[in-house]
Amino acid sequence: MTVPTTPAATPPATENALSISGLDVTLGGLPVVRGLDLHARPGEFVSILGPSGSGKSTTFGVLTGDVHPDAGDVRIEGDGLGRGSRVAYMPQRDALLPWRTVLNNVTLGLEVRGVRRRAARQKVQPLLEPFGLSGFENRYPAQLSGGMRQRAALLRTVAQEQPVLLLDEPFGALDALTRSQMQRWLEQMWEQYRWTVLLITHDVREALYLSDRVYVFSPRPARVAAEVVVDFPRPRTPELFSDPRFAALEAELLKQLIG
Ligand SMILES: Nc1ncnc2c1ncn2[C@@H]1O[C@H](COP(=O)(O)OP(=O)(O)OP(=O)(O)O)[C@@H](O)[C@H]1O
Repeated sequence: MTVPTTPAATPPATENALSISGLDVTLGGLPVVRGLDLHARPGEFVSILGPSGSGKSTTFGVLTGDVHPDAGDVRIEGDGLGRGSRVAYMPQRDALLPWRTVLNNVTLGLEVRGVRRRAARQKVQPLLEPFGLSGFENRYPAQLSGGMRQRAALLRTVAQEQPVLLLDEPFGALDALTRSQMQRWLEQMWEQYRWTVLLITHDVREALYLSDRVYVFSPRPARVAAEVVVDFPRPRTPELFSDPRFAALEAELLKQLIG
């Protein structure tokens, strides 16, 4: 299907790891996305906050190639044709296969992309330790804690070495304590690897803690209602939560979200 091209409203695509311009999506006769523009620069951590049902997962679906837009231009690292194959996607549920060991789960994304299992294992091996999975390679998902499952799912995603990581509510199903531990861990990992990340979250604190920029989506049909630059120094620690500037930004974003 040919997607009509509209002029970029964001900085030129060559400066971005990912850009979406003028995106329109209709599903079942329902306008779900209208005139959406967003971008992420290489190594930037960008979050999308939005009300439930506003069209966030649909937008990810366009990036993964699962949803066909009516109009718009989607570019990943300047490659207009690369939609779907140039992003690594971690869905809301970890989607680990229960009958495969941790190691065989984390190599799965590479295997699906045509990498032989032995080569895939060699690639993920050095990442098991930093992802806190060393010693658990031969366990099955049901034998892992919720946090470990999410780390395994994230490792499967990053091991694909795609220019952009799409994370759809990766910690949404975790208890509050594990969730905050995972947020801290992800911030530290991002500091180390500087992936380009597009994260969907409902959690304003999570978005502010992790991101360089936050897009707030309007209620459906999705468009950008606000864009907030988050310039707190890194590395970030939970002390940031008591910074009055953090509290002010949190209040501003909540106001944008719930009106
Ligand atoms: N295949 C479909 N046919 C018709 N409507 C759909 C389809 N898929 C999604 N929708 C509708 O599109 C809207 C946006 O859905 P989407 O899943 O993108 O929202 P979301 O912002 O990711 O929501 P949540 O935060 O709850 O996950 C919803 O109203 C949903 O009911």
